[in-house]
Amino acid sequence: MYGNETVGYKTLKSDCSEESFPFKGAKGIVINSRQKKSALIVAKLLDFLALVSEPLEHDIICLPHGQQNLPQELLPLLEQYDNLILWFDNDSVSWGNAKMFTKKLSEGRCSLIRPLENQPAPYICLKNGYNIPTIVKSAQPVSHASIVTFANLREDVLTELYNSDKVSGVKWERFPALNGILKGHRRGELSILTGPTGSGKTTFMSEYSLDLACSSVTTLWGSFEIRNQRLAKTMMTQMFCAPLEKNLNKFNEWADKFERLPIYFMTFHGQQPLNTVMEAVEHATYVHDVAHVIIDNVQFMLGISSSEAGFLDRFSRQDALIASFRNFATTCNCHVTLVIHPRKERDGEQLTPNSIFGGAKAAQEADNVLIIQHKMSHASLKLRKYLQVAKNRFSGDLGIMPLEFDKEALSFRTKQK
Ligand SMILES: Nc1ncnc2c1ncn2[C@@H]1O[C@H](COP(=O)(O)OP(=O)(O)OP(=O)(O)O)[C@@H](O)[C@H]1O
Repeated sequence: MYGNETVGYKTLKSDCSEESFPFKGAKGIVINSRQKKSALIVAKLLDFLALVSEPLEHDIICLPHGQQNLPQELLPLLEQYDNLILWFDNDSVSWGNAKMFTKKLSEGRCSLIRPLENQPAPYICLKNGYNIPTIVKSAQPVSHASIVTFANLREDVLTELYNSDKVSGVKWERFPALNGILKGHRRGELSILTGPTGSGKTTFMSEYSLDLACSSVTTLWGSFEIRNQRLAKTMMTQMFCAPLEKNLNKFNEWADKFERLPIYFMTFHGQQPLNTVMEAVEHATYVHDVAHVIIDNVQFMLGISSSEAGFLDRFSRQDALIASFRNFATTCNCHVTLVIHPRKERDGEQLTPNSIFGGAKAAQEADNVLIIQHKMSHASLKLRKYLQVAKNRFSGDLGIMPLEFDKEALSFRTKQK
Protein backbone atom coordinates (compact mmCIF):
# COMPACT_ATOMS: atom_id res chain seq x y z
CA MET A 1 0.00 0.00 0.00
CA TYR A 2 1.01 3.60 -0.44
CA GLY A 3 -1.51 5.55 1.63
CA ASN A 4 -4.82 4.04 0.53
CA GLU A 5 -3.56 2.97 -2.85
CA THR A 6 -2.40 -0.54 -3.81
CA VAL A 7 0.89 -0.08 -5.68
CA GLY A 8 2.19 -3.65 -5.79
CA TYR A 9 2.07 -6.94 -3.98
CA LYS A 10 4.22 -9.56 -2.31
CA THR A 11 3.98 -13.29 -2.76
CA LEU A 12 4.93 -16.03 -0.31
CA LYS A 13 5.71 -19.44 -1.78
CA SER A 14 5.46 -22.84 -0.12
CA ASP A 15 9.28 -22.92 0.27
CA CYS A 16 8.98 -19.66 2.29
CA SER A 17 10.66 -17.58 -0.45
CA GLU A 18 9.14 -14.20 -1.19
CA GLU A 19 8.90 -11.94 -4.19
CA SER A 20 7.78 -8.35 -4.65
CA PHE A 21 6.01 -7.01 -7.70
CA PRO A 22 7.12 -4.80 -9.34
CA PHE A 23 10.61 -6.18 -8.60
CA LYS A 24 12.56 -2.99 -8.22
CA GLY A 25 9.88 -0.34 -8.46
CA ALA A 26 7.57 -1.41 -5.61
CA LYS A 27 7.44 1.69 -3.40
CA GLY A 28 4.75 0.74 -0.88
CA ILE A 29 4.55 -1.26 2.34
CA VAL A 30 2.52 -4.21 3.54
CA ILE A 31 0.74 -2.80 6.59
CA ASN A 32 -1.48 -4.01 9.38
CA SER A 33 -2.71 -0.67 10.66
CA ARG A 34 -3.89 -0.37 14.24
CA GLN A 35 -3.86 3.45 14.11
CA LYS A 36 -0.86 3.65 16.43
CA LYS A 37 1.99 6.15 16.65
CA SER A 38 4.49 3.34 16.88
CA ALA A 39 5.33 0.73 14.24
CA LEU A 40 7.19 -2.58 14.15
CA ILE A 41 9.11 -2.98 10.88
CA VAL A 42 10.10 -6.38 9.52
CA ALA A 43 11.78 -7.46 6.28
CA LYS A 44 9.86 -10.66 5.55
CA LEU A 45 6.21 -11.44 4.97
CA LEU A 46 6.46 -14.50 7.20
CA ASP A 47 7.61 -12.31 10.10
CA PHE A 48 4.86 -9.83 9.33
CA LEU A 49 2.23 -12.59 9.55
CA ALA A 50 3.72 -13.84 12.81
CA LEU A 51 3.38 -10.38 14.37
CA VAL A 52 -0.11 -9.67 13.06
CA SER A 53 -1.51 -12.41 15.30
CA GLU A 54 0.12 -10.94 18.44
CA PRO A 55 -1.43 -8.54 20.95
CA LEU A 56 0.89 -5.59 20.19
CA GLU A 57 0.40 -1.85 20.53
CA HIS A 58 2.08 -1.14 17.21
CA ASP A 59 1.24 -0.95 13.54
CA ILE A 60 2.98 -3.85 11.75
CA ILE A 61 4.88 -3.05 8.56
CA CYS A 62 6.71 -5.26 6.07
CA LEU A 63 9.22 -3.57 3.75
CA PRO A 64 8.79 -4.04 -0.01
CA HIS A 65 12.30 -5.33 -0.75
CA GLY A 66 13.29 -6.97 2.50
CA GLN A 67 16.72 -5.94 3.75
CA GLN A 68 17.87 -5.14 0.24
CA ASN A 69 16.82 -1.52 0.27
CA LEU A 70 14.50 0.99 1.85
CA PRO A 71 13.06 3.10 -0.97
CA GLN A 72 13.28 6.81 -0.28
CA GLU A 73 9.63 7.21 -1.31
CA LEU A 74 8.60 5.34 1.86
CA LEU A 75 10.06 7.96 4.17
CA PRO A 76 7.08 10.38 4.02
CA LEU A 77 4.78 7.41 4.63
CA LEU A 78 6.62 6.60 7.85
CA GLU A 79 6.71 10.21 9.06
CA GLN A 80 3.49 9.67 11.03
CA TYR A 81 5.26 7.41 13.55
CA ASP A 82 6.98 8.67 16.70
CA ASN A 83 8.64 5.30 17.29
CA LEU A 84 9.90 2.70 14.86
CA ILE A 85 11.16 -0.70 15.97
CA LEU A 86 13.14 -2.72 13.44
CA TRP A 87 13.17 -6.48 13.86
CA PHE A 88 15.21 -8.40 11.28
CA ASP A 89 16.95 -11.82 11.41
CA ASN A 90 19.36 -12.52 14.27
CA ASP A 91 22.68 -12.48 12.43
CA SER A 92 25.29 -9.77 12.10
CA VAL A 93 24.54 -8.99 8.42
CA SER A 94 20.89 -8.27 9.27
CA TRP A 95 22.02 -6.24 12.26
CA GLY A 96 24.19 -4.08 10.00
CA ASN A 97 21.36 -3.62 7.52
CA ALA A 98 18.89 -2.62 10.24
CA LYS A 99 21.35 -0.05 11.58
CA MET A 100 21.78 1.36 8.06
CA PHE A 101 18.04 1.80 7.69
CA THR A 102 17.76 3.64 11.01
CA LYS A 103 20.09 6.31 9.60
CA LYS A 104 17.57 6.97 6.85
CA LEU A 105 14.59 6.79 9.21
CA SER A 106 16.21 9.21 11.69
CA GLU A 107 17.95 7.37 14.49
CA GLY A 108 16.35 9.36 17.30
CA ARG A 109 12.97 7.62 16.90
CA CYS A 110 14.31 4.13 16.09
CA SER A 111 14.85 1.09 18.28
CA LEU A 112 16.23 -2.30 17.35
CA ILE A 113 15.61 -5.85 18.48
CA ARG A 114 19.13 -7.17 19.12
CA PRO A 115 20.10 -10.28 17.18
CA LEU A 116 20.55 -12.54 20.21
CA GLU A 117 19.98 -16.27 20.48
CA ASN A 118 16.72 -15.91 22.40
CA GLN A 119 15.52 -13.16 20.03
CA PRO A 120 15.39 -14.71 16.56
CA ALA A 121 13.13 -13.40 13.78
CA PRO A 122 9.42 -13.10 14.73
CA TYR A 123 8.36 -16.16 12.73
CA ILE A 124 10.90 -18.37 14.53
CA CYS A 125 9.83 -16.88 17.87
CA LEU A 126 6.23 -17.77 17.09
CA LYS A 127 7.21 -21.31 16.08
CA ASN A 128 9.22 -21.78 19.29
CA GLY A 129 6.53 -20.32 21.51
CA TYR A 130 8.65 -17.32 22.67
CA ASN A 131 6.88 -14.37 24.25
CA ILE A 132 6.84 -11.85 21.41
CA PRO A 133 5.43 -8.82 23.34
CA THR A 134 8.24 -9.23 25.91
CA ILE A 135 10.87 -9.28 23.15
CA VAL A 136 9.34 -6.16 21.58
CA LYS A 137 9.54 -4.40 24.96
CA SER A 138 13.27 -5.19 25.11
CA ALA A 139 14.01 -3.18 21.92
CA GLN A 140 16.96 -0.84 22.45
CA PRO A 141 17.18 2.71 21.11
CA VAL A 142 19.86 3.37 18.50
CA SER A 143 22.55 5.64 19.86
CA HIS A 144 23.86 8.20 17.43
CA ALA A 145 26.25 10.42 19.36
CA SER A 146 29.67 11.03 17.83
CA ILE A 147 31.27 9.99 21.09
CA VAL A 148 30.23 6.79 22.78
CA THR A 149 30.91 5.15 26.11
CA PHE A 150 31.22 1.44 26.69
CA ALA A 151 27.61 1.48 27.92
CA ASN A 152 26.59 2.28 24.33
CA LEU A 153 28.92 -0.32 22.93
CA ARG A 154 28.24 -3.27 25.21
CA GLU A 155 25.23 -4.51 23.23
CA ASP A 156 27.30 -4.35 20.02
CA VAL A 157 30.10 -6.30 21.69
CA LEU A 158 27.60 -8.90 22.86
CA THR A 159 26.19 -9.16 19.32
CA GLU A 160 29.69 -9.70 17.93
CA LEU A 161 30.44 -12.35 20.52
CA TYR A 162 27.16 -14.09 19.93
CA ASN A 163 27.79 -14.17 16.19
CA SER A 164 31.49 -14.93 16.41
CA ASP A 165 31.12 -18.61 15.52
CA LYS A 166 29.15 -17.80 12.39
CA VAL A 167 30.56 -16.50 9.14
CA SER A 168 30.28 -12.83 9.93
CA GLY A 169 29.44 -11.54 6.49
CA VAL A 170 27.51 -12.53 3.40
CA LYS A 171 28.77 -15.86 2.05
CA TRP A 172 29.78 -16.63 -1.53
CA GLU A 173 27.99 -19.55 -3.13
CA ARG A 174 30.57 -19.95 -5.89
CA PHE A 175 33.72 -19.47 -3.83
CA PRO A 176 33.48 -21.54 -0.63
CA ALA A 177 37.23 -21.20 -0.08
CA LEU A 178 36.83 -17.43 0.27
CA ASN A 179 34.27 -17.90 3.05
CA GLY A 180 36.86 -19.92 4.92
CA ILE A 181 39.55 -17.24 4.58
CA LEU A 182 37.69 -13.92 4.53
CA LYS A 183 34.72 -15.11 6.67
CA GLY A 184 32.30 -13.44 4.29
CA HIS A 185 31.76 -10.02 2.79
CA ARG A 186 31.12 -7.29 5.36
CA ARG A 187 29.91 -3.71 5.11
CA GLY A 188 32.30 -0.89 5.95
CA GLU A 189 35.47 -2.52 4.60
CA LEU A 190 37.85 -1.55 1.80
CA SER A 191 39.18 -4.31 -0.46
CA ILE A 192 41.79 -4.01 -3.17
CA LEU A 193 42.06 -6.45 -6.06
CA THR A 194 45.22 -6.48 -8.13
CA GLY A 195 46.83 -8.79 -10.65
CA PRO A 196 48.86 -8.66 -13.87
CA THR A 197 47.41 -7.09 -17.02
CA GLY A 198 44.76 -9.30 -18.60
CA SER A 199 44.85 -11.78 -15.72
CA GLY A 200 41.06 -11.68 -15.34
CA LYS A 201 40.54 -9.01 -12.67
CA THR A 202 37.38 -7.62 -14.26
CA THR A 203 36.04 -11.07 -15.11
CA PHE A 204 36.66 -12.33 -11.58
CA MET A 205 35.25 -9.21 -9.90
CA SER A 206 32.17 -9.48 -12.09
CA GLU A 207 31.45 -13.02 -10.84
CA TYR A 208 32.45 -12.23 -7.25
CA SER A 209 30.00 -9.32 -7.11
CA LEU A 210 27.29 -11.19 -9.04
CA ASP A 211 27.41 -13.96 -6.45
CA LEU A 212 26.95 -11.43 -3.64
CA ALA A 213 24.16 -9.62 -5.50
CA CYS A 214 22.36 -12.99 -5.78
CA SER A 215 22.44 -12.96 -1.96
CA SER A 216 20.81 -9.50 -1.91
CA VAL A 217 24.00 -7.40 -1.56
CA THR A 218 22.99 -4.20 -3.36
CA THR A 219 25.86 -3.41 -5.69
CA LEU A 220 27.04 -0.31 -7.56
CA TRP A 221 29.47 -0.90 -10.40
CA GLY A 222 31.81 1.81 -11.60
CA SER A 223 33.20 0.30 -14.77
CA PHE A 224 35.54 2.93 -16.13
CA GLU A 225 37.44 0.66 -18.45
CA ILE A 226 34.83 -1.46 -20.18
CA ARG A 227 31.36 -0.46 -21.28
CA ASN A 228 28.42 -1.37 -19.07
CA GLN A 229 26.75 -3.50 -21.72
CA ARG A 230 29.88 -5.66 -21.98
CA LEU A 231 30.07 -6.00 -18.24
CA ALA A 232 26.36 -6.89 -18.03
CA LYS A 233 26.86 -9.46 -20.80
CA THR A 234 29.73 -11.05 -18.83
CA MET A 235 27.63 -11.13 -15.67
CA MET A 236 24.63 -12.61 -17.48
CA THR A 237 26.84 -15.30 -19.03
CA GLN A 238 28.24 -16.09 -15.58
CA MET A 239 24.74 -16.26 -14.14
CA PHE A 240 23.53 -18.50 -16.98
CA CYS A 241 26.75 -20.60 -16.72
CA ALA A 242 27.01 -21.00 -20.51
CA PRO A 243 27.50 -18.76 -23.55
CA LEU A 244 24.36 -16.76 -24.24
CA GLU A 245 25.39 -16.37 -27.90
CA LYS A 246 24.53 -20.01 -28.40
CA ASN A 247 21.28 -19.79 -26.46
CA LEU A 248 19.63 -16.64 -27.74
CA ASN A 249 16.16 -18.15 -27.23
CA LYS A 250 16.91 -18.08 -23.48
CA PHE A 251 17.88 -14.41 -23.46
CA ASN A 252 14.58 -12.98 -22.24
CA GLU A 253 14.18 -15.53 -19.47
CA TRP A 254 17.67 -14.81 -18.10
CA ALA A 255 17.46 -11.08 -18.69
CA ASP A 256 14.33 -11.09 -16.50
CA LYS A 257 16.23 -12.93 -13.77
CA PHE A 258 19.21 -10.61 -14.06
CA GLU A 259 17.01 -7.53 -13.95
CA ARG A 260 15.72 -8.57 -10.53
CA LEU A 261 19.20 -8.46 -9.01
CA PRO A 262 20.06 -5.36 -6.98
CA ILE A 263 22.82 -4.17 -9.31
CA TYR A 264 23.28 -0.57 -10.46
CA PHE A 265 25.80 0.67 -12.99
CA MET A 266 27.45 4.09 -13.05
CA THR A 267 27.38 5.61 -16.50
CA PHE A 268 30.89 7.06 -16.32
CA HIS A 269 33.52 5.85 -18.74
CA GLY A 270 37.20 6.73 -18.96
CA GLN A 271 38.83 9.49 -16.92
CA GLN A 272 36.57 11.21 -14.36
CA PRO A 273 37.10 13.79 -11.62
CA LEU A 274 37.10 12.18 -8.16
CA ASN A 275 34.50 14.60 -6.76
CA THR A 276 32.00 13.82 -9.51
CA VAL A 277 32.33 10.10 -8.91
CA MET A 278 32.15 10.41 -5.11
CA GLU A 279 29.01 12.49 -5.40
CA ALA A 280 27.32 9.85 -7.58
CA VAL A 281 28.45 7.04 -5.25
CA GLU A 282 27.19 8.82 -2.12
CA HIS A 283 23.88 9.67 -3.75
CA ALA A 284 23.31 6.09 -4.96
CA THR A 285 24.28 4.69 -1.56
CA TYR A 286 21.69 6.83 0.16
CA VAL A 287 18.91 6.25 -2.34
CA HIS A 288 19.43 2.55 -3.08
CA ASP A 289 21.12 1.42 0.17
CA VAL A 290 24.17 0.21 -1.72
CA ALA A 291 26.26 -2.28 0.28
CA HIS A 292 29.08 -2.85 -2.23
CA VAL A 293 30.74 -0.33 -4.55
CA ILE A 294 33.26 -1.49 -7.17
CA ILE A 295 35.68 0.80 -8.98
CA ASP A 296 37.26 -0.90 -12.00
CA ASN A 297 39.84 0.37 -12.31
CA VAL A 298 41.38 3.18 -10.31
CA GLN A 299 44.06 4.13 -12.86
CA PHE A 300 41.50 4.34 -15.64
CA MET A 301 39.22 6.53 -13.55
CA LEU A 302 42.06 8.90 -12.76
CA GLY A 303 43.41 8.79 -16.29
CA ILE A 304 46.83 7.65 -15.19
CA SER A 305 49.04 4.91 -16.42
CA SER A 306 52.27 3.53 -15.07
CA SER A 307 54.09 5.12 -17.99
CA GLU A 308 52.78 8.62 -17.26
CA ALA A 309 55.36 11.23 -16.36
CA GLY A 310 55.19 13.06 -13.05
CA PHE A 311 54.85 10.15 -10.68
CA LEU A 312 54.41 12.42 -7.65
CA ASP A 313 51.25 13.83 -9.11
CA ARG A 314 49.78 10.48 -10.09
CA PHE A 315 50.62 8.92 -6.73
CA SER A 316 49.09 11.82 -4.84
CA ARG A 317 45.94 11.66 -6.97
CA GLN A 318 45.61 7.97 -6.29
CA ASP A 319 46.27 8.52 -2.58
CA ALA A 320 43.46 11.09 -2.51
CA LEU A 321 41.12 8.62 -4.19
CA ILE A 322 41.98 5.85 -1.75
CA ALA A 323 41.54 8.18 1.23
CA SER A 324 38.13 9.30 -0.09
CA PHE A 325 36.87 5.76 -0.59
CA ARG A 326 38.32 4.63 2.76
CA ASN A 327 36.41 7.43 4.48
CA PHE A 328 33.25 6.69 2.50
CA ALA A 329 33.40 2.95 3.34
CA THR A 330 33.66 3.69 7.06
CA THR A 331 31.18 6.55 7.36
CA CYS A 332 28.54 5.07 5.03
CA ASN A 333 29.12 1.51 6.25
CA CYS A 334 29.49 0.29 2.69
CA HIS A 335 32.04 -2.19 1.29
CA VAL A 336 34.27 -0.72 -1.42
CA THR A 337 36.36 -2.82 -3.79
CA LEU A 338 39.02 -1.00 -5.79
CA VAL A 339 40.63 -2.75 -8.75
CA ILE A 340 44.19 -1.41 -9.07
CA HIS A 341 46.92 -2.43 -11.49
CA PRO A 342 50.25 -3.51 -10.07
CA ARG A 343 53.16 -1.12 -10.12
CA LYS A 344 55.52 -3.23 -12.07
CA GLU A 345 55.26 -6.66 -13.52
CA ARG A 346 58.31 -8.78 -13.98
CA ASP A 347 57.71 -12.06 -15.71
CA GLY A 348 57.52 -14.98 -13.35
CA GLU A 349 57.67 -12.83 -10.22
CA GLN A 350 54.90 -13.13 -7.65
CA LEU A 351 53.04 -9.94 -6.73
CA THR A 352 52.83 -8.75 -3.13
CA PRO A 353 50.72 -6.00 -1.46
CA ASN A 354 53.68 -3.71 -2.11
CA SER A 355 53.35 -4.30 -5.86
CA ILE A 356 50.07 -2.35 -5.93
CA PHE A 357 50.45 0.78 -8.01
CA GLY A 358 50.91 3.71 -5.64
CA GLY A 359 52.62 1.53 -3.06
CA ALA A 360 52.18 1.56 0.67
CA LYS A 361 49.12 3.78 1.01
CA ALA A 362 46.80 1.41 -0.82
CA ALA A 363 47.85 -1.70 1.10
CA GLN A 364 47.82 0.19 4.39
CA GLU A 365 44.32 1.60 4.02
CA ALA A 366 42.80 -1.66 2.74
CA ASP A 367 41.14 -4.20 5.01
CA ASN A 368 41.58 -6.91 2.40
CA VAL A 369 44.14 -7.30 -0.37
CA LEU A 370 43.33 -9.86 -3.06
CA ILE A 371 45.89 -10.72 -5.72
CA ILE A 372 45.43 -12.81 -8.86
CA GLN A 373 48.70 -14.70 -9.21
CA HIS A 374 50.17 -16.88 -11.95
CA LYS A 375 52.21 -19.94 -11.17
CA MET A 376 53.85 -22.37 -13.56
CA SER A 377 52.96 -25.95 -12.73
CA HIS A 378 56.17 -27.96 -13.18
CA ALA A 379 54.21 -31.20 -13.56
CA SER A 380 51.98 -30.09 -16.46
CA LEU A 381 53.99 -27.08 -17.64
CA LYS A 382 50.71 -25.15 -17.57
CA LEU A 383 50.25 -21.67 -16.15
CA ARG A 384 47.95 -21.99 -13.15
CA LYS A 385 46.10 -19.07 -11.62
CA TYR A 386 45.02 -18.56 -8.06
CA LEU A 387 43.61 -15.82 -5.90
CA GLN A 388 45.78 -14.95 -2.96
CA VAL A 389 44.32 -13.25 0.12
CA ALA A 390 47.40 -11.28 1.10
CA LYS A 391 45.80 -9.16 3.82
CA ASN A 392 42.74 -9.76 5.94
CA ARG A 393 42.22 -7.29 8.73
CA PHE A 394 39.06 -8.95 10.07
CA SER A 395 40.40 -12.35 11.06
CA GLY A 396 44.02 -12.24 9.95
CA ASP A 397 43.61 -15.50 8.03
CA LEU A 398 45.54 -15.58 4.76
CA GLY A 399 45.44 -18.20 2.03
CA ILE A 400 44.86 -19.01 -1.60
CA MET A 401 41.97 -20.13 -3.78
CA PRO A 402 42.78 -21.88 -7.08
CA LEU A 403 41.14 -20.20 -10.09
CA GLU A 404 40.08 -22.63 -12.82
CA PHE A 405 38.65 -20.63 -15.71
CA ASP A 406 35.68 -21.96 -17.65
CA LYS A 407 36.00 -20.04 -20.90
CA GLU A 408 32.46 -20.79 -22.09
CA ALA A 409 30.79 -19.64 -18.90
CA LEU A 410 33.44 -16.93 -18.18
CA SER A 411 33.47 -18.42 -14.71
CA PHE A 412 35.98 -19.16 -11.96
CA ARG A 413 33.41 -20.92 -9.77
CA THR A 414 34.63 -23.80 -7.67
CA LYS A 415 33.35 -27.00 -9.27
CA GLN A 416 31.46 -29.40 -7.01
CA LYS A 417 33.39 -32.63 -6.77
N1 LIG B 1 42.05 -17.53 -16.39
C1 LIG B 1 41.81 -17.11 -17.64
N2 LIG B 1 42.22 -17.84 -18.69
C2 LIG B 1 41.99 -17.45 -19.93
N3 LIG B 1 41.36 -16.30 -20.25
C3 LIG B 1 40.93 -15.52 -19.25
C4 LIG B 1 41.13 -15.87 -17.89
N4 LIG B 1 40.61 -14.90 -17.13
C5 LIG B 1 40.08 -13.98 -17.96
N5 LIG B 1 40.25 -14.36 -19.22
C6 LIG B 1 39.88 -13.62 -20.45
O1 LIG B 1 40.90 -12.65 -20.62
C7 LIG B 1 40.35 -11.41 -21.08
C8 LIG B 1 40.80 -10.30 -20.15
O2 LIG B 1 40.20 -10.47 -18.88
P1 LIG B 1 39.91 -9.25 -17.92
O3 LIG B 1 39.48 -8.05 -18.69
O4 LIG B 1 39.00 -9.76 -16.86
O5 LIG B 1 41.37 -9.01 -17.33
P2 LIG B 1 41.90 -7.76 -16.49
O6 LIG B 1 42.93 -8.28 -15.56
O7 LIG B 1 40.75 -7.05 -15.88
O8 LIG B 1 42.53 -6.89 -17.63
P3 LIG B 1 43.23 -5.44 -17.53
O9 LIG B 1 44.57 -5.68 -16.94
O10 LIG B 1 43.27 -4.99 -18.96
O11 LIG B 1 42.36 -4.58 -16.68
C9 LIG B 1 38.85 -11.62 -21.13
O12 LIG B 1 38.51 -11.88 -22.47
C10 LIG B 1 38.60 -12.84 -20.29
O13 LIG B 1 37.47 -13.58 -20.75
